[in-house]
Amino acid sequence: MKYLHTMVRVKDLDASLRFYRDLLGLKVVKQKDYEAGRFTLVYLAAPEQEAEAQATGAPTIELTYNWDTEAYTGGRNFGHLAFEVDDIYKTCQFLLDNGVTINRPPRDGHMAFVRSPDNISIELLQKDGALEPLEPWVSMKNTGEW
Ligand SMILES: C[C@@H](O)C(=O)SC[C@H](NC(=O)CC[C@H](N)C(=O)O)C(=O)NCC(=O)O
Ligand code: NI
Repeated sequence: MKYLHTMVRVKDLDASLRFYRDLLGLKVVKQKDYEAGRFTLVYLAAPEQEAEAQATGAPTIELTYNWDTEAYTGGRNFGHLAFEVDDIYKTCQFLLDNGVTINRPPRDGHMAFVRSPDNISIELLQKDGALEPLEPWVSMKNTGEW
């Protein structure tokens, strides 16, 4: 068995591509419209896994955009999508500068949480453990629903 992808339904494809592609830095490896089903699928991979995902289709996130509006409720059982980053402070500062709420700041130089446009929880983990404590991150409080 092999892990392939996690599918996330999104309400606004442009907003989600701005978040996952332009801000998080994921790479689109496949995008396809399905006229009959009236939906679009977009597969994205982390930059370090782009070549593997292009070749095998995995590991990816599969964004599903239904052209006809649906209410996506419930789903509390779904936790988060986790990514390893090279510098959690630089990543969080870039997201902050581009309007993303840092719900759980990287006070410990190790772990942070943000939310996607659909309020999907995104965990950011520092590669190789933790960076040295750094203000203002050490003193930042959690924001939003946490
Ligand atoms: C190609 C493969 O990776 C898929 O996941 S396609 C699965 C298929 N998706 C859809 O039909 C998308 C549109 C649909 N309206 C939806 O929102 O799911 C599917 O079977 N989806 C059902 C599901 O439970 O995922
Ligand atoms: Ni799928």
